[in-house]
Amino acid sequence: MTPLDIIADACRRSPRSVREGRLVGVTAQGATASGLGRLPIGSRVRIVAPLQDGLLADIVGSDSAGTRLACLGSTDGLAPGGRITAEPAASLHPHPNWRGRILDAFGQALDGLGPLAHGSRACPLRRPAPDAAVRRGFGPRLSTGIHAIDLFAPLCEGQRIGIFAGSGVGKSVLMNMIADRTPADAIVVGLIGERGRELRAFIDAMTPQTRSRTTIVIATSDSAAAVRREAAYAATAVAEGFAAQGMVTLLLMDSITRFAMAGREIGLAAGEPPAVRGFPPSVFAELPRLLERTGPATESAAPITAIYTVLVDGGDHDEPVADAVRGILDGHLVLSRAIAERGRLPAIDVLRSVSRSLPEAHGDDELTLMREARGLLSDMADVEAVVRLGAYERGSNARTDRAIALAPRIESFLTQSPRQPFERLPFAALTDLLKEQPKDD
Ligand SMILES: Nc1ncnc2c1ncn2[C@@H]1O[C@H](COP(=O)(O)OP(=O)(O)OP(=O)(O)O)[C@@H](O)[C@H]1O
Repeated sequence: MTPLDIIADACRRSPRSVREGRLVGVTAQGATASGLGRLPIGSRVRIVAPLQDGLLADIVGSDSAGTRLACLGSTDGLAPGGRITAEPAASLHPHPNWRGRILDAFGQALDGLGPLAHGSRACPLRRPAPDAAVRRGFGPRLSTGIHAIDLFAPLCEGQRIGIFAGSGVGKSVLMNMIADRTPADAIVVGLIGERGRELRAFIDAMTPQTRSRTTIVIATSDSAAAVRREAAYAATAVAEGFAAQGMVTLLLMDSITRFAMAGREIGLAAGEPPAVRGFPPSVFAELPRLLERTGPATESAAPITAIYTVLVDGGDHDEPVADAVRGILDGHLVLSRAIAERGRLPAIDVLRSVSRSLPEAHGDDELTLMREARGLLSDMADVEAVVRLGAYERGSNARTDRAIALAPRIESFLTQSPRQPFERLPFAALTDLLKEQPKDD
């Protein structure tokens, strides 16, 4: 290429060189434009219309009808003919003072506490995940203060896990307990598609210390799908900004299912075919792009430990989003309705939960103890129905007798309420508990 070709090519690629586009179609879910042919998918544009001055939108597709736009706000008031101009890609400038603040998907303060300070480093909302080769391994084991996690599915610095739960099984309370008890310099909470009142409930449940190190990014269920999706990227970008400033960061995102649902709305409105249970293929391409951005430290950034909630309504753990997320993350905690109904909260089903930081995360003695306790719970699960019926005769099997005696004690050790004091190292307490001779009652 001649120098002239290079300059011409750069000009063609620059958003500013794109001619103005025009709206040619509008629906409740999105809009179609002409004249934006050169802008690639993912580009940001601004719609200038009489009743919607400055509405942002993302290019999400292109077909014979024109360029498909997902609007970051209501399409009310838009009409064909509106002018469209190219915008730079979205980025945020996280500042340590953002801890303690509540932001929307665009990084605007929602808490009435005045304007936000801005850091010097730009954190793009969309960016590739760090190269796998520059990521370190998991950092040290974190003490979450939740016995079921610390004993059976440990979490290490830089690990990413999912909490798989139906509605009302104790997911929000568990997230709050983890935020309160897990050591981190900064916590970022992404509330994606939540009901408005849940923000207040989430904040009220936090201790002042947790609140002061937490940034909340929220897009409620009534926001446009593109805004809900944007909030997940914004929360991730804020966590990346803190990590780049050397802060060990914990990201809690509730929920990744609603992020996927927002992607489904956007994809279908843009004309994508529904592939698996109504989810278009782009959703499954987008999940790893978001989830791979958190994880262990790199040379230039501290680790981001991440916890994503996944809604499994109806208990279907194999639905496509849950299945895809489970395949990407480094572990999953299953919250069981049956366990919650028994009153054992947090209702983490330790037999169905997995942490990929095992076995390295535990020492040899701890692993032995964990396996023994798990074995007892598993033996108890096998005979529970028979015992309930009164059909088991004590003394017929020594192993079963031991499980019947000790499993309820383990269950009670796993029961924790939010304000209850907790042990940082629950192994010693579990050792004592398993050592005690079961009473003969
Ligand atoms: N560890 C716990 N100790 C005592 N009570 C708990 C515990 N965890 C949950 N609960 C009770 O269970 C109720 C439901 O919990 P939570 O709101 O966390 O569920 P959820 O799964 O987030 O619900 P939703 O799906 O509606 O958002 C809470 O109101 C609380 O009273």
